[in-house]
Parts: sequence; structure tokens; C-alpha cells
Amino acid sequence: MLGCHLGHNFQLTVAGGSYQEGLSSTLQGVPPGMLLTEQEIYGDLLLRKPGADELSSPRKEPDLPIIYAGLNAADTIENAGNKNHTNGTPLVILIPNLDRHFIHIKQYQDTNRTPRPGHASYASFVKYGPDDDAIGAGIFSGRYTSTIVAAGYVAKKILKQCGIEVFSYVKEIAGVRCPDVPYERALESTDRYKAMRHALDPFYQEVYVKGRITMDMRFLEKAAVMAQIEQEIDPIRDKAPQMSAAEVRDKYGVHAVVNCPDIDAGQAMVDACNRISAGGDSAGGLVEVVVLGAPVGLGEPVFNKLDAELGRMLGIGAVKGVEIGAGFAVKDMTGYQNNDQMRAVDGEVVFESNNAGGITGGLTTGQPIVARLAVKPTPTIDKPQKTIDKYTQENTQLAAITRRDPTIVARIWPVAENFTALIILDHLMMHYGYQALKARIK
Ligand SMILES: Cc1cc2nc3c(=O)[nH]c(=O)nc-3n(C[C@H](O)[C@H](O)[C@H](O)COP(=O)(O)O)c2cc1C
Ligand SMILES: C=C(O[C@@H]1CC(C(=O)O)=C[C@@H](OP(=O)(O)O)[C@H]1O)C(=O)O
Repeated sequence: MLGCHLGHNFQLTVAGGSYQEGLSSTLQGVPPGMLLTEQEIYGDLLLRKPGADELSSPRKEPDLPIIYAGLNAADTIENAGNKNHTNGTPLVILIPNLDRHFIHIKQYQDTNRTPRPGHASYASFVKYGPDDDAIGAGIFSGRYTSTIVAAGYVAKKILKQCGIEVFSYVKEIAGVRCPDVPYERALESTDRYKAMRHALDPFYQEVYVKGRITMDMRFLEKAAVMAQIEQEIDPIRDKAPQMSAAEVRDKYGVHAVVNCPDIDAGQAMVDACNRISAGGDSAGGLVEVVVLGAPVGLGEPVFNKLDAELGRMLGIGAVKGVEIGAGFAVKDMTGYQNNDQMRAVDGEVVFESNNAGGITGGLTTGQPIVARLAVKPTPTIDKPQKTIDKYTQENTQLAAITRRDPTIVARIWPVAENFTALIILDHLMMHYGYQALKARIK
């Protein structure tokens, strides 16, 4: 298989599959000198992991990461204080699969002759043959997106130190749309939503806050604890702090399930999705990603224009469209309506609108970068569907029996957020390098 690599300077290679031993992210280009912990990476992974709420698949993966390489194992000289700091070598993050039992493997074995319409299993069988990693769709499972979240967290941490903030939220599910809110408000709401999820996540509390896995442990010790945790998934989940939706709303000012900056819209999304999934079907929608604080000029013509690079998010399973700024709506505008008028105010350039989504000519303008991802409804549904037997070519029917997300939208925004961070950091490195070189030319 080819194609599991992203980035020019800040480079990510991913591996693994939904029912293999686990998944991994390998990052090259991480600068030395940054303290990095598994707890903080998990803080992002828990936002995407399955089994969290009524809109997500019942698979109870905790998605606990292990940093396997890329950190100093001890202070490099006595009292240097750089233990667990990045040291510039490739950073490897492992995410073991802990909720893959025989019963689930058997469900896939029983249905793997009959590919799920809308999923990858027909084309991947034809391409890779009978040894195709078809259990749970392997690397085609949405599960692989945990690797993007883990790696993108590192990119976001670096970007924050450069004054750049990347965040994402749910814009639409099942036709229910979140009204437009100012980006600063959407960022605050997303931060409060994350704080709520950290506080209520049983693994965050039991594993990290209570110190069951610490950065002082060796890899083999952490793996041994994970083997214990694999046997305790349900008891740990039972310890989750309980809070009603109303209490979440009062304390954090967010919806308890959907990261949407308008709480009422969030509830209407849940209701609409539940109505669809009660009939065995699934729902799609939109997520929006915003980047604040990016300098002017990120992006490289011609093939690496920043909008083209953001379009790489089509590589995320179920993402069928990536819009920048006004996106497809530009087709109905006149030039005067679409152009973002500019003024100079006290030496600063101010734009009166942002139809360009912060990018013209593939280069950032200094405005917020805005991208939206169209997410299709989950392929696995609980309705009989027409399919074929991929070994005999007979026509047949498939009824889903595997675990599935009623909608992918509510879980995909952390993937979009962290994927965007990987792209922005990659281009920031290119930009800084190019500008440094330019400054040396007399
Ligand atoms: C976070 C996430 C969760 C997903 N969950 C499911 C699921 O439960 N069932 C399913 O059939 N597809 C699910 N998918 C979608 C499939 O991975 C995707 O549709 C499939 O790989 C085919 O790729 P394509 O939709 O890009 O053509 C999920 C995707 C993501 C990103
Ligand atoms: C495991 C995850 O989501 C899975 C994505 C997925 C699919 O077909 O994409 C189908 C389901 O897989 P399984 O049948 O193995 O439970 C989801 O649970 C995950 O995102 O971590």
C-alpha cells in the first residue's frame, strides 16, 4: 500500500488498521525542546474516540496513546530538566486496539463476502485481493483517523507557540444548521466543550489524573497497564462522572454531545439524527475549521497552494467535499459581491468580508482561514441493501450487524481540526525557511 504519508517538511506517516494490534503515527520535523505527554495527546484523542455518546459507535476503544520514540528518556545532563522533551528524532505514537473481540471479528468474517455499499470493501478486495485487511475495513475504517488526531495535536501545540490557533466545530447534521457565530465565540465554545469532555471522560480521570500511566514509566510498563485496562474497560467506564445535559449547559455553556457553538441547534441536530437512525438509517452534515493568527503568505504555488493542500482532507473517510470560504456559493455571486474589499486602517489592512476564506492565489491573506468539510452519511446502516458476493459475483442482500456511527459528523471535527494543523505547520516551516533564505539575498 502506498499513500499513507502527508507533508513536505512536517511529515506524518500512519500505519495500522481497525483490528490489527493498533495504529501508529510517525512524525518527522518535530522541533527539539518541547515537553510532550501522553495525557495531553489523549486529551484530543478522547474527543474523537468511539463509544462516547449516543451519536457515536458503541465500540469502546479508549484510544490511549503511548509515545514510543522521539522523547528524551532522561535528562541529557544532570538537572537539565529535559526528560520527556522532544529531541528532534522522529516521534512515534502508538494507539493499541483494546476493544476488538472475537465476536466482532466473526461479524466481519460472516459479512465480508458481501461488501457494504458505500464502504471501501468492494474496491479494496479487487485491488488487494483476498489478503486485503477486510476485518472492520482495516485502514479504511474511520478508526485510522485517530492517528491524525494524535499527530495533529503535536502540530497544534507547536502552532500555539507561534500564535496560531486552529479549531473546528459542527456546522450541520441531518440538515439542521448552526447559525453563523463570530469565530472568537466559536473558539471559546469549542474550548469549553473540550474542558467538559476532559472532566467527564473516565479514562482521562482514571488513567492520567490518578496516575495509572505516567511519563516516568517505561514502554513495557505502560503496555502492561494497558493489558490490565483492556480487561477493565466497562468498570472504568462505569466510573464516568455523571452530569445531566442541563448541568453541562449550566456549568460549561455547551451542548453535552455535539460541539456546536449554538446549544439549541446542537440539540436539534441530535434529535434529527436520532429520528433518522431510529429507522436504521444514518445522517451526514458539515464541519467547519478555522485558523486564526496565520501570517500573510503561507502556501506555495502551483501545486501546493494552501487551498489545494487543505483539499487533502478529502483523504479523510466519508469527507466528500472541502470548501474554502464562500466555497461553492461563489458560482452565484458577481465579482463585486465575491471580492473582499480592502481598506488600510492605521497601517493595517482590513478586509470587509471573507469570501476567500483567508486564501487568495493559494496564499494566506492574514484573514481567518475558513474551510468546511461535507461529510457523507455513515455507509453501515441497519437496512437491507443490495450487494454482491465478492467471491462468486452472485447478487445478494446485506443487513448490517456491525457497530457503527449513526452519524460521523459529531466525531470528525477533531480530525478536521488536527489535519488542518498538520497542513498549516507544514507550510509555516516552508514559509519560514523561504523567508529566511530571501532575507540573506542582497
Ligand atoms: C471518525 C469516523 C468514523 C466512521 N465510522 C464509520 C462507521 O461506523 N461505519 C461506517 O460504515 N463508516 C464509518 N466511517 C466512514 C468510512 O471510514 C468511509 O466511508 C469509508 O472508508 C469509505 O471511504 P469514503 O467514504 O471516503 O469513500 C467513519 C469515518 C470516520 C472518519
Ligand atoms: C472504531 C472506530 O470506528 C469504527 C469505524 C467504522 C468504519 O467502518 O469506518 C466502523 C465501526 O467499526 P467496528 O465495527 O470495528 O466497531 C466503528 O466503530 C473508530 O473510529 O475508532
